[in-house]
Amino acid sequence: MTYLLALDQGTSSSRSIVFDADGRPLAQAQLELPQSYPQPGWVEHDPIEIWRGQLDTARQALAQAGVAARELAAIGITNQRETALVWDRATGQPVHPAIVWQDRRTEPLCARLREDGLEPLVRERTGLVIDPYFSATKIAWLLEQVPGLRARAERGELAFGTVDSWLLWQLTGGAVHATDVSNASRTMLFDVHRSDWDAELLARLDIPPALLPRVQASSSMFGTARADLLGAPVPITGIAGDQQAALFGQACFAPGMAKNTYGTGCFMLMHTGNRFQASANGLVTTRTAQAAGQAQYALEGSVFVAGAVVQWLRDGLRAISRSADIEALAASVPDAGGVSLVPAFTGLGAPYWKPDARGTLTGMTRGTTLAHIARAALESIGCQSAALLEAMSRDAAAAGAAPLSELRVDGGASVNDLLMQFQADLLGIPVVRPQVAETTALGAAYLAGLATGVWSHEGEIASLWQRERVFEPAWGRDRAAERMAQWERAVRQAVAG
Ligand SMILES: Nc1ncnc2c1ncn2[C@@H]1O[C@H](COP(=O)(O)OP(=O)(O)O)[C@@H](O)[C@H]1O
Ligand SMILES: O=P(O)(O)OC[C@H](O)CO
Repeated sequence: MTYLLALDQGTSSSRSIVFDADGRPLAQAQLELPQSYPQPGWVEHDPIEIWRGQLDTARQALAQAGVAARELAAIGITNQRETALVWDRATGQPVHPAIVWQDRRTEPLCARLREDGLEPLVRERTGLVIDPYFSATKIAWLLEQVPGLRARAERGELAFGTVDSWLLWQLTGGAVHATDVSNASRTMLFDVHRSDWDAELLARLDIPPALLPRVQASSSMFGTARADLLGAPVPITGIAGDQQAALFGQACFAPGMAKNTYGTGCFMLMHTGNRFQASANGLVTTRTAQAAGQAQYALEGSVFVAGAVVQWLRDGLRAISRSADIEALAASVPDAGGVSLVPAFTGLGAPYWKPDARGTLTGMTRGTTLAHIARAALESIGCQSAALLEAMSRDAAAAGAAPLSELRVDGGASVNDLLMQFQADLLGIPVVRPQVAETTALGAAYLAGLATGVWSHEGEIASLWQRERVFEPAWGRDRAAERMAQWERAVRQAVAG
């Protein structure tokens, strides 16, 4: 038998899954990743904890599956994107905690870059907008704020990487410093047309090129995991940012196919084929995960706080003890009773791009209960996603593409049936959940398996995709429009502060 090991390093947890050659998960191990919030708006992770947790889960998953490392065809890595790490090339020691994608500390620098008129260049070269979300300003902040870092970076002593590069470096014992196009395209430093780092943007942000990893196709040979880590040397042949990996794992290979992943955040991606399509509606353009060949693109909308609002109810408010409990609590009332929760805890991402927006809870009466708030929290995930789909549909229509006929869904919060039904009701199209919910890890396994001959082409992968459940829309369009109007009113309040 042939097996693949997928390492999925997400914002909330590290997990590893062993898949067989039919794309079936055999065993999975998961460890929650501690979050640290040293100052308001700051979010950090400990790089060592990321690596140790990932390695532990990999070992556990292999042991549970009863699969030896020598039986693995390859390893695929997928990861929370944009999160910036810098480490010393000689010692492998991180010079600072990882600055997480949700971190807002670089907003003043972003404001300066916007004032300096950099936005058009960023849009044209990278497909992105200027926002603290992306890695570039996080690297600039580190070089600026950590004493001695700039000089060491200029001397070539330091390496920058997103989480994939960090794991690759660790797995290969410091032998390989590389990333893939899908991760590179989230840094705000990568020319997505030429598939190379952009010298002009690097100069404008004062980032020494010596820091940067080599960029490869997502499905290609990156290096070999050291034998002492898993018990045998294993080739690493797939790397992709988690959202592009999920698009791949959902077999969205054709233009017009879209998926939404409900994890810590929510990420909706629509494949646009070989066409770089700029959004006129607040979305970004990004590279998909792919084998070598003509560049492929997707339109993406990113919501910063989705499943994280459930974690906030659990850990912050202690309203529930497990994330899954939110479904029963929210279902105990017929609707949110006019309550709107806008979880702009780290500003608002697409399609609003309001870094200064803050969370608001509006529409409460004396009769409001925790159940209404829980329902409003769940609905906030659906409303934010509906705003993305609306933007995407407008972009697709402008490009002469057909409207989206269904939305494929995955991620930790997609197990919530109440949320998925609400999503279908709001969108007015079927919401389709696949049999393998771990689409992100599956995408990484597919990329690794394509490079090693486990699968020979994308069509073979598409034939493995199977639906588990379809949520059909039950609302009239007027009702959906009314609910979205209520949401947009609440967003305006969140933006006003
Ligand atoms: N039943 C549920 N209903 C709603 N949200 C859930 C449920 N179970 C988990 N979640 C949320 O899903 C998120 C975890 O999803 P996951 O895909 O593992 O995230 P990530 O990849 O960002 O680490 C958490 O934010 C958690 O609160
Ligand atoms: O950790 P996730 O799965 O919520 O994904 C994080 C994204 O990659 C951030 O862009």
